[in-house]
Amino acid sequence: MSKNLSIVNKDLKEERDKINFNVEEFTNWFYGGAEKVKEKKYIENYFLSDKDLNLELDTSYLSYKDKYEEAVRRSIVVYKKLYKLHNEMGGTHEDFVKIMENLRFTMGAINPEGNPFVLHFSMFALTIMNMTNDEQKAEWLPRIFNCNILGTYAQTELGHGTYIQRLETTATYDPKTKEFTLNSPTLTSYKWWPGNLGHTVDHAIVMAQLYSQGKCHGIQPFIVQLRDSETHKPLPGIDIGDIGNKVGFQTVNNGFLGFKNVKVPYKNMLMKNSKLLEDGTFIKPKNAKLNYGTMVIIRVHMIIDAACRIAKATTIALRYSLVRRQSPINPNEIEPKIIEHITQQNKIFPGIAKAVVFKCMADYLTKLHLSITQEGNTGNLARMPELHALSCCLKAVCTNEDAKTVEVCRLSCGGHGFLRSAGLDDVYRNSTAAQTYEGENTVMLLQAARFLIKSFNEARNGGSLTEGVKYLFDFIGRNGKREIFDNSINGILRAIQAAAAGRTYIAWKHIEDDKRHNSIEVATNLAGVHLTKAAELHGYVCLLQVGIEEIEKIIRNVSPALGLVFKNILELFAVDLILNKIGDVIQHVDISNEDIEKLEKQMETLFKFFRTSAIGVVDGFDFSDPIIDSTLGSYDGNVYENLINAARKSPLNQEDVNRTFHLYIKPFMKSNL
Ligand SMILES: CCCCCCCC/C=C\CCCCCCCCCC(=O)SCCNC(=O)CCNC(=O)[C@H](O)C(C)(C)COP(=O)(O)OP(=O)(O)OC[C@H]1O[C@@H](n2cnc3c(N)ncnc32)[C@H](O)[C@@H]1OP(=O)(O)O
Ligand SMILES: Cc1cc2nc3c(=O)[nH]c(=O)nc-3n(C[C@H](O)[C@H](O)[C@H](O)COP(=O)(O)OP(=O)(O)OC[C@H]3O[C@@H](n4cnc5c(N)ncnc54)[C@H](O)[C@@H]3O)c2cc1C
Repeated sequence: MSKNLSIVNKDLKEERDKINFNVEEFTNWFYGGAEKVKEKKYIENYFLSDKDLNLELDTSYLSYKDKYEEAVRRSIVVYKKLYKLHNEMGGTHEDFVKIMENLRFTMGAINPEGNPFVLHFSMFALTIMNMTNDEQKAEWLPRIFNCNILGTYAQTELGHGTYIQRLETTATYDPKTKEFTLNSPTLTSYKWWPGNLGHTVDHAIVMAQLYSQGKCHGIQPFIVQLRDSETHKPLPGIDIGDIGNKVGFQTVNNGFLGFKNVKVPYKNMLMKNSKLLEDGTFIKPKNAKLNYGTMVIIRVHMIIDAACRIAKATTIALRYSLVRRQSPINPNEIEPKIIEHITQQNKIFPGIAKAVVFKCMADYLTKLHLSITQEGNTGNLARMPELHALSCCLKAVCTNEDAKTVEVCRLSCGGHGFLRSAGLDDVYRNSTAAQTYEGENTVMLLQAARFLIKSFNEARNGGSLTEGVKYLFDFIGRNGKREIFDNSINGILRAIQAAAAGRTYIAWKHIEDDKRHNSIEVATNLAGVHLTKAAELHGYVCLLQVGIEEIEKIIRNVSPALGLVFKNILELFAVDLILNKIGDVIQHVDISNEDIEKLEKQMETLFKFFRTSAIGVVDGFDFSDPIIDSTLGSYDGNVYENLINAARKSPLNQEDVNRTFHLYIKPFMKSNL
């Protein structure tokens, strides 16, 4: 890819010359301030400029095994530097988190098919930080931070990923020896999927059914050593390996794991929530779902990941659309930039708006998570269900939108979008993986729907509701009358709220009707499609509501020119949303054909305004060329040069004649059949 930033494609330069707001100001907002942007750039450059990484090597051409080995090698280069930088910065925990946060995106450029240590630095470390007592923290945290041990989070099994209550791995406590014995009693009880498990880590948090005093006490987390610290050989009783080729995440080293009478000391059960006394007496936690805490943290983090994948994909699609010319709109005119085709704007502009609104949601949810966790630390767990429902709902809605948007971006790049060098395939694969991991999205929506139905019942009985679902009162208050539509941002919000509440009511009624002939569980299953639709609509309500609140605040704090861009973005998000959900809206809102036509016209006007700002916004996402890693999306826009240069690097092009010509093709051609 061209690295010469001074020779920018003239069509792209012309676009940038027309930007009428301060791009840097937008970047500062996106990353949380000028200081954070400086830090990000510094950290990014600190790692990416390291020649030892050998980033010139296009790992996509390597074999499965070579890819893994190169990913491990590169990661170690990075982690060694991480500790050096951490020391230079002052060595505090905050410094470490700062580097890790920035590394998340830099790592994507270094190991595009996934990081073979990601679970160590996320779920493993977070579980030990959040689910251990003080002695356990003192024992394990230094070893984790110093990487003396490497770990993963082993929960999912061959037979169960969603319904974790039915995990089959057992941990049986013997008070005489003060040990647990871990076993995988069936094939389906084998751990299956944990990232980094196959050949990388030597420890794991293992979720297993605790048996003590002859009773099962449900799933509990245990720290288990899997491999010898010197030889890395699996310890006796451990059957471990890699699960093989996947749709993506090729270098994450997802693994399988079986136990046969593996002994684990008493102190290795994580004891912050549930407790087991040495004599084997089990003490229940205040809330059994506290052991699911790490999943909640990661779901919250996944919203910003989704925003960034969309931001990256739309950056590629938009820059390409501003330099690609094809198909005259007026027959006698020169071919326009493909962005002039309004359908192309319709493919890309709403995606850019989603990246911005998802970022607002990620900020909101991170703050909410922090405050609910702080309440939890003082023993107040009242808001845990709200956080669980919201994080499940938004994890599902944002990653579903993410995968859809990235795919539309790929399609918007035509044939070239299908090239690996376009840079959209790994983004897409990561997006679709996110739809499944950390809770399959349908299941996540059903969890959110449970909360909605409970809240609906509460509202019907005149109880109190949490802020985010208070709109259910409005629906009940209308007593069957439809919401009257008005074409303002708040009017759109009320319409989506009415659709979400209306669908919740349909699901609720479905359950109530079916309950007459069935158990509540069967009735709930039969209402499943309505429940997922209600939860999805609720997710959009949250996004729009938070988007409105956050963007109003932003507009008060930025320059008028950037404020107008944010206003434009919010309207784009809102109008695109209501037009996409018009079927649901019509069912519960008094909206006329003229209103819908007005919205469609409004969308065209919004596109017109956004046409000049769009490049400034995607430049403002501030993905450097090594991070964007795309022939179509580089800053200079020299797409065709990039494409031919990348093609020339194909291993097949390193010789004029491939040996298969002499081996097979020529004899075949000469054989006269
Ligand atoms: C060291 C520095 C740190 C730096 C930090 C960096 C951070 C890095 C961030 C990101 C990096 C990303 C890298 C991530 C890679 C991850 C790879 C993927 C990992 C995985 O996939 S791990 C496995 C994930 N598995 C799942 O998600 C399983 C999904 N299933 C479930 O969650 C549950 O089974 C279930 C929720 C669906 C059902 O549970 P169950 O016990 O059966 O519950 P029910 O009996 O049905 O009852 C439901 C009831 O419980 C309430 N509830 C459930 N969960 C919670 C909760 N967590 N909190 C509160 N309440 C909960 C629920 O509301 C219901 O209540 P009700 O009965 O309705 O009142
Ligand atoms: C890339 C990747 C990385 C992963 N990393 C890890 C890891 O590090 N550690 C770890 O422990 N796990 C990991 N996992 C496992 C992951 O968390 C599970 O695959 C996920 O939670 C889904 O569970 P499942 O595979 O059992 O799907 P299933 O639950 O079997 O889903 C199959 C279908 O059944 C449906 N279904 C299931 N239950 C219900 C229900 N109650 N109601 C309605 N429909 C239902 C689903 O909607 C889906 O359509 C990873 C998975 C992937 C893909």
